[in-house]
Amino acid sequence: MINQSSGPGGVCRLLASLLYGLESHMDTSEDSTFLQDMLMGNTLHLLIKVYDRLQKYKAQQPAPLLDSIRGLAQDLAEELCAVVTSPETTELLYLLSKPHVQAFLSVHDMVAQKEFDPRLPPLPPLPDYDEKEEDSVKIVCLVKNQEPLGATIKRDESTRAIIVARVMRGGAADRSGLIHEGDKLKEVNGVPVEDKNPEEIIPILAQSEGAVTFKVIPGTKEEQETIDTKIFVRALFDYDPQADPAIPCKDAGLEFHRGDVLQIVSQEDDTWWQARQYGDANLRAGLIPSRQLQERRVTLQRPEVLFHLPRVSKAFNAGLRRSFRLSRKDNMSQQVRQKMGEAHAGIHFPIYQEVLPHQRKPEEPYRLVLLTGPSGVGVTELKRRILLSDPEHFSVTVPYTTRERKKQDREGVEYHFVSKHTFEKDILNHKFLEYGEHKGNYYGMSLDSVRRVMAESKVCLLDVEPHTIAALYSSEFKPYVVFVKPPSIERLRLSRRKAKVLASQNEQTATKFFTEEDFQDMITTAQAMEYKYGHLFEKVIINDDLAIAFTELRDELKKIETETHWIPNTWAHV
Ligand SMILES: Nc1ncnc2c1ncn2[C@@H]1O[C@H](COP(=O)(O)OP(=O)(O)OP(=O)(O)O)[C@@H](O)[C@H]1O
Repeated sequence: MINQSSGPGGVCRLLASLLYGLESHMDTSEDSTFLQDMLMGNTLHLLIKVYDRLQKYKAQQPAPLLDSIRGLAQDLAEELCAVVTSPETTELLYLLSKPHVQAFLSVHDMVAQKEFDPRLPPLPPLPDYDEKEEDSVKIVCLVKNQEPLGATIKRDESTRAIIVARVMRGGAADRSGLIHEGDKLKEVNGVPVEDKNPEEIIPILAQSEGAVTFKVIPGTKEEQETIDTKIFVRALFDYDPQADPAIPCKDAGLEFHRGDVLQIVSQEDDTWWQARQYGDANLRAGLIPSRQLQERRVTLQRPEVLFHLPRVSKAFNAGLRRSFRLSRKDNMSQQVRQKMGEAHAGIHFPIYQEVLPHQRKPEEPYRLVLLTGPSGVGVTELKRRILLSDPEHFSVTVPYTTRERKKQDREGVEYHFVSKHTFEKDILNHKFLEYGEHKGNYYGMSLDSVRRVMAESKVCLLDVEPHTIAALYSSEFKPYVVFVKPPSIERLRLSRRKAKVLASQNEQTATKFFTEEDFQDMITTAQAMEYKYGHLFEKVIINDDLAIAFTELRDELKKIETETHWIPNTWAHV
C-alpha cells in the first residue's frame, strides 16, 4: 500500500482519505474517535516521515564523499581554536569533542574505507642466522577481540626460559591451534621477553589490542589431544580468583558461586582445573582450584565449627503442624536427635559435586521436598500453604507418637499412636528419621511414612533439621532441599509484628509474640546452618513477605517437576 502512494506525504494523504471513507461504517462515535486519534496521531505521522526519508535515500544510494571525516573534523577543530571565540564556535568544538560524535565519525570512516577486517601489523623480520639459534623459531600472529589471550606463562626454574604454562580451553590461543603448553616465549610484539619476569610480560599482553605477534620456540611436549570432557559439577563453595593469592594468573581464573554448575574441561593439572560456567556463551575456560587443592585448603583452614545446637522450635501441635521438631529448650530431646543425625552424617567435603541433567519420567516418584530453616522462620507456614494450594498433589507424613490418644484424635491422621515398647523397638531398628521425647512421650517420623507418601505419586513435603538431610540424601528420595532464610532483623521486626509462636514448655503461655531474642537467635542459627549445611541447599528462599516467599517456593517446585535440572550423578545409578 505504502509503495503505491505517490511521493512524500502520500501515505498521510491516503490515511486521511481512508478515515473519511470509513466514517459511514463506524458503529459508535467512540470507534470513530479512536480511529481518528490513531490515524491522525503525531507518532504515526512522524514514523511515516522517517519511512519516506529512508525510501528517498535508498533510491539515491548515497555514498560517503570523504574517506576520513575524522581528519576533517580535527582540522576544523584546530582552525576553530585559532579564531576568535564566539558562543557558536565554542558549542561546535564541544559537540565535536563528545565521545558519541567521535564514535559516529569513526564509524563513518570505517564504512567509507570499507575497513571491516582488523589491520595486521607487518611480520617482524625473520630471525638472524647470527643469533645462533639452534631451535626452530615460530612466528605466531593472533588476532584477538577484547578477550584475553587464554594462556598463562611461567619461568622454567632450570632453564630460566619463559614458557607457556597453560592454554585455556576454548580461549583465543587454544582456538588458534598455534600456541601450546611448553612453548618457549622469546618476543611479544617485537619486545624481547627472555630476561623479563612473567609479571612484566603480562601487561605487554594485556595492552595489545587486535593483533599480537609472538616469537616462540615450540616446546618438545607431546601435543595432547584435547578431549571435550562432559563432566559437570555443582560448586559447593564460592570462589573469587581475585582474592586467591595462589592462582598463577588472576585474570585466567573463573569466578563462581555456591550452586553454580560448571563444566570441567581439563583435569590435566593436579592443582588447577579448567572449567566453564554452564550455559555461558563464552567458550574460554577459566582456572579453578582442583578438588585436591581445595580439600587441602579446607583441611588447613577449617575454623572451629561455629555451629551451635540446632533449632529453636516449639512443642508439638496437631493438625497441619505435623513437624515433630523439638523445643530448643528441651535439652534431653536435643541429645536424642543429635545422635540420630550423627549416625547419618559424613557427606564428603563440600567442594564439587558431580551432577547430571535429570528430568522426571511420568512413572517415577516425585522428588522428596525437604524444607529446613531456623525455628520460627516460617517453614511450617510455607509447608501448610503449599499443601493447601493443591492437596491432591502435595502431601505430608504422619508422625508416630506414644502419647495418649485423645477423643478427637484420628489414628493415622494427626499421628500414628503406638506403644512405648513398639516405639523403642523401632528406634533400635533405625526406623526413625528423627525422633525425640517431649513431656515423657516419644514423637518420631519414620522413613516408611515418607516412602508411603511417595508411593502414592504425591509430592512429599517434609520439614527437617538440617542434619537429617544426610539420611535422605540418596537416589531413592532425591531430596530437593529448600532452606528458608530469615530476612534482616529490621524486616523481621516489621513483618512478624503480629505473628505468634508456640512458647516453649518452660513458659507459662501456649503462644507468645516473637521477642528480640527470638529474632537474633533466628538470624544467628540461619548463619550457622548455612555455614555448615549450605552445600546441601538447592534453593534458598528469604521469607520476608509471606505471599512472595510462597509464590517463589510454589514456582520452584513446579520447575523441578517439569523442567530438566541437575542432580548428583550418584543418584542416576540406582
Ligand atoms: N513472612 C512472614 N511474615 C509474617 N509472619 C510469618 C511469616 N512467616 C511465618 N510467619 C509466622 O511466624 C510464625 C512462625 O512460623 P512457623 O510456625 O511456620 O515457623 P517454623 O519455621 O515452622 O518454626 P518451628 O519449627 O519452631 O515451628 C507463625 O505465626 C507464622 O504464621
